[in-house]
Amino acid sequence: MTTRQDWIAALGGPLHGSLVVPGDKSVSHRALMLGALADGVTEVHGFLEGEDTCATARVLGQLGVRIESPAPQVRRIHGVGLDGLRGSDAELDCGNAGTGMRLLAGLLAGQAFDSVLVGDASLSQRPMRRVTEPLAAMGARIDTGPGGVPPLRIHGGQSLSGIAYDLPVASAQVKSAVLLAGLGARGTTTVREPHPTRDYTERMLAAFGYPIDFKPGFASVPGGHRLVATRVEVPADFSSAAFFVVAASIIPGSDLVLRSVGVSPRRTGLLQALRLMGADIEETDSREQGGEPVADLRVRHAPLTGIEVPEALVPDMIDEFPALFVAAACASGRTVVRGAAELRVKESDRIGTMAAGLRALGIRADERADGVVIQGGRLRGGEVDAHGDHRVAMSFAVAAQRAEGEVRIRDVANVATSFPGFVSLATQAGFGLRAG
Ligand SMILES: O=C(O)C1=C[C@@H](OP(=O)(O)O)[C@@H](O)[C@H](O)C1
Ligand SMILES: C=C(OP(=O)(O)O)C(=O)O
Repeated sequence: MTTRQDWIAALGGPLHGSLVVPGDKSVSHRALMLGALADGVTEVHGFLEGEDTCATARVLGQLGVRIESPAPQVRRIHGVGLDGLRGSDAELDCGNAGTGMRLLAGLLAGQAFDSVLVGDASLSQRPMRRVTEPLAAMGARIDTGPGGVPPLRIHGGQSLSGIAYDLPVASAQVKSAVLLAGLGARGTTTVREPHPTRDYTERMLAAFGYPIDFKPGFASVPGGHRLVATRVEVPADFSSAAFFVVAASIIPGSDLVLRSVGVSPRRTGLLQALRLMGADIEETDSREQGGEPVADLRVRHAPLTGIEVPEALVPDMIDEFPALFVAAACASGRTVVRGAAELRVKESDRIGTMAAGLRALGIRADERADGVVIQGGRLRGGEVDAHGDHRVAMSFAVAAQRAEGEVRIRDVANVATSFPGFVSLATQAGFGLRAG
């Protein structure tokens, strides 16, 4: 249980210099899981030392996987093979992590033993039928709490069969859960997505030598093959870089470089949206690192104009909307977001929490069921509640850099789930931000 924490944020200086943000959360979760299931020892470099990914490492430890940490951001995972996990009598606590719980549900659905996956107050309200339904169609038996939320009680000893599954929502977590269950299933498991989502599971399965066929919007795995341990290089997390990309865009005089950021096209919809608004973002030194595209991002302040965010961009910027809403508040004119109802079932209802906070700072933000309309304007000081949502907390720290008074941001402790060290990196770059 984390203790409640607040921040006081206020106008800082222009952002300068060059920063490296922590490792990618999605890649770090998957590296732990595939490393655990592989034959041999997997080394992970650039691992995210966040609460979410450390919770996944602890769960795998409970399941009999030895994971060493020889240095910060390095993990050595002693894989037990696809059939080598051991059951745990204790509950498996995924903390705040939807990714951890949903992917582990897929990984555990076909095991010989029972498991119980639990999470914190926020995770305990998030929808899990999106994974339990396709897993049940494969033959798994998983009970949810009333209304389809955690805990997940997984009954072991079921033999799974491959399915062909058309995802009703664009979700990399659901896709990954089904594919992970497919590794131990009879026959072939195929998933099709309504819109392509991040493909780290597919790419990493291939890197671990697993036969997988995939292209944007489609993936197919035969069951019963083995994973071979490998070395994983984790790029810096675009979603963490996003707060600085928006901050440098809205703070006059800023000229900031974010180094070695993962720029998978399935993650970087925010760059396209911001460029449509007039942002000045240059990608330099584009290269590959561990099979993923990375680049340095140079961001200079530029006046922004409101836009209608193209709906096709939504899945490629799903975690960046809180930051985009802040850019919209600082833009001239109106920004309209539609087709983003998924935001309501994240760590908080991100449409509701962001709209309420922006209104508290004097910005007009009209909620819709699947989006919001934000009228850019002058931000004033005040008090906002992050509702324990890491991305909401960091987004309001960015907003405060343009506010005309101090902003108290309540309930920020969960920032450590995805971005340990945010306050020191942000203040080093020029933010006005402190514990309050
Ligand atoms: O697969 C992943 O690592 C993630 C997928 C996304 O969730 P959905 O699959 O629910 O869209 C994203 O919001 C989350 O932060 C990480
Ligand atoms: C939605 C997020 O993560 P998760 O689903 O893993 O909790 C996020 O990090 O913004």
